[in-house]
Amino acid sequence: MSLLVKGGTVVGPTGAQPADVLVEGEKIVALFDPAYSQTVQADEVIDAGGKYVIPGGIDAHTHMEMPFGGTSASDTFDTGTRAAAFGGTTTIVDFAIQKTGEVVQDGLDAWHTKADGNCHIDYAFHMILGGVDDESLKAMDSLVTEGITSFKLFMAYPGVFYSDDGQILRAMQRARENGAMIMMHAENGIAIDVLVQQALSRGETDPIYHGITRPEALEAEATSRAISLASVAKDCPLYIVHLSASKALEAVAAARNDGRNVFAETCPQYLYLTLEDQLGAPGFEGAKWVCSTPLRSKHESHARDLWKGLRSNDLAMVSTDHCPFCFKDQKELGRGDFSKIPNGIGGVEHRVDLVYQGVVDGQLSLERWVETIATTPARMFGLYPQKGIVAPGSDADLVIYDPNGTTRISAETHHMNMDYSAYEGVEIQGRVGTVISRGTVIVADGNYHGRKGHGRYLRRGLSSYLV
Ligand SMILES: NC(=O)NCCC(=O)O
Ligand SMILES: [Zn+2]
Ligand SMILES: [Zn+2]
Repeated sequence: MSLLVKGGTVVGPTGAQPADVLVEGEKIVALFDPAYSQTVQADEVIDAGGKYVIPGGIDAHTHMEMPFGGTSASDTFDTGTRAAAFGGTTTIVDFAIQKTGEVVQDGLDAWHTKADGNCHIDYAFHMILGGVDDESLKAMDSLVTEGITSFKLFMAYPGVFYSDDGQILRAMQRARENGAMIMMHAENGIAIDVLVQQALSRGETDPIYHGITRPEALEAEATSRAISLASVAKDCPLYIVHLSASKALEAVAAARNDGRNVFAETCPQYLYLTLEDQLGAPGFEGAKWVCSTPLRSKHESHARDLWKGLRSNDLAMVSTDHCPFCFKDQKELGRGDFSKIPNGIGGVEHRVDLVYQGVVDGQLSLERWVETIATTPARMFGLYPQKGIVAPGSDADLVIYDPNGTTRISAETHHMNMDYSAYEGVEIQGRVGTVISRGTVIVADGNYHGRKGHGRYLRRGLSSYLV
């Protein structure tokens, strides 16, 4: 089966030019100057006139069905990957979890069981280490050979996923040897827990106190400490997840200026949503936006600095940290005590659009849009050039994006299993049109043509950015 995507502008990390894309089976086989493709025959032709043709989005930070905060993230691999497809994402990298006290391989097997046969798009795993000891360190080596080449550790959530500095250092030393990437949730969880208890004892129970008790200084401190530990571990590659604050970004930028192996992502919520307007919404409403790291103050320059960081590459890419909980029943668990509100925001369906709005707003170039949502995630996590680029030999994961369309985000129209939208009413001046996964059209004109089970597990290589 062959497919010709004709008349569009192909956008990649280094440029945008008119080109027709020929797909044979699951792969891109050629790009043609439109002047020369008149004679090309294909079983199916898709008109991309006036539209961008970009590589399928890669969301490198999702939590489908994650047990957390006394409940479980509300999207399954089925609902979450279908929603991702609607939004132009054709690959996710989800976090498999070794619960504290559990054997790493058992945690991984459980994640395979959840995902196997249920995904609409391709998927891979990072591994959360809930405990660093001799056994889990050994398991890191074997997971790397199985295609799981990145491990997340937590400086936050004492008693749940938390690792102390000694454990972190040991995992980093191991990663330096086996080539893996250490991903870090960088917040000083011990100090945060003190602030949380003090706030609750003063009767400060509303959702906004979730943000107030997780100040910028404690994200910046943990980020700097992680960078120092990675340096002691002979410059172990380090990737800071869900970076939200200017001072944390400064620490990453300084390390990068020193030539260090340090990378970071941010998420759409930190580019668009704020402590005051969302987390501080009246009554219990702000619970919808409880996530960690938290939303930051609009009276400071965080969002502006994050966009700048994306332009300068101090922030490598945008992931969603998709971890949805329904307002009714799930976020409700923390009514009267913000520390019991399940942490997380859903957004896997909207990342491609929300970052594109940055192009419309003059924050990013078209090329940088594609780089931050697809090409860099592929390179960062060992999926390139199979994924993340429109080029011969790569998987035919394509999004035909209409810069003249519009998208209005709403819980009434989204496909995620959430009873609200964190971005309710936001208008995007662009629209995902056709979405193709390994040569198969899975979304066209807002209609779904994909199927559960189409998505394949991807064994990843080492990061292309390792030095
Ligand atoms: N980020 C968040 O609030 N929930 C998901 C778990 C994590 O990434 O820390
Ligand atoms: Zn985290
Ligand atoms: Zn996360």
